[in-house]
Amino acid sequence: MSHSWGYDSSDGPAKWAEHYPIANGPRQSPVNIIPSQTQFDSSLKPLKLQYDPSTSKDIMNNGHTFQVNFLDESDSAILTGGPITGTYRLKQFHFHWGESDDKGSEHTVDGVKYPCELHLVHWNTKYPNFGEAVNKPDGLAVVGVFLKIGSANPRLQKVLDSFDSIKAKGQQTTFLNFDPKNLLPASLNFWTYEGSLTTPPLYESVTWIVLKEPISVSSAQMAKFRSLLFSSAGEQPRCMCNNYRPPQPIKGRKVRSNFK
Ligand SMILES: NS(=O)(=O)c1ccc(C(=O)NCC(=O)NCCc2c[nH]cn2)cc1
Ligand SMILES: [Cu+2]
Ligand SMILES: [Zn+2]
Repeated sequence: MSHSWGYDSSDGPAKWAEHYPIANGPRQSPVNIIPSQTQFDSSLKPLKLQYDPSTSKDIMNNGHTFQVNFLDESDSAILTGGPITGTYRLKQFHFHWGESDDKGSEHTVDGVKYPCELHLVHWNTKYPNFGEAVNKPDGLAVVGVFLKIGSANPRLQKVLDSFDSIKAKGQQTTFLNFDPKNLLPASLNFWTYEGSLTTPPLYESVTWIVLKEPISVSSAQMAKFRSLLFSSAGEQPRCMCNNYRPPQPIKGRKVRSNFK
């Protein structure tokens, strides 16, 4: 897929509104989460992530990030509960990260940036498929997980080991039997708000569910993320990093939490 948008000063977030005017819309993502201004909502159900038996398919470099794609023809990896009604199916997960450990996440908490953020993308099965759901106001639910510098995370190892075969844009390789449940923190305490895709086409179709507890990643593991390239094989190599959109105006939206 050829795309004209990216993360440089010439084609990055400050320029996206030129081709995607929704970039200045009322429910854009990410946002800065200010815990003291969030609202505890006792009606929020516990989050239910049923990813067993996981049906991972392949891992690919799409020129913006790398993503692990899942078979989503059946309810084998589903999200229910939390702020959503009905059943949402896992389509893919991907990450956003910085060129250094002091930035990289899309959501921030009291202005604090994490070095990396994981997004688990699910679509509402009230629609026939992902393509139909991606632009509907209740079409998607994305679970966001922060990664914090600490001890090396062994659960990331299988992902990192695949990087040599997806270094350049457009490369992909088989990626079977990976259970994304292993990428979740112990606590499923979350913040939730109505938002959008954080990359073009920036559709305002996402119920965001951002977990409060980060998972760990080591500085050496983060350096491996930065070995990937935005560029295709044979092109001038461009480091895949800083592929994050900064926080967008909250525009009166309420961020709710399922914890006090
Ligand atoms: N960061 S995020 O808010 O979680 C997110 C951003 C974009 C998409 C998406 O699905 N985007 C449209 C699309 O159709 N994506 C496939 C085609 C494509 C675009 N670029 C590379 N491949 C999904 C989740
Ligand atoms: Cu693209
Ligand atoms: Zn994302």
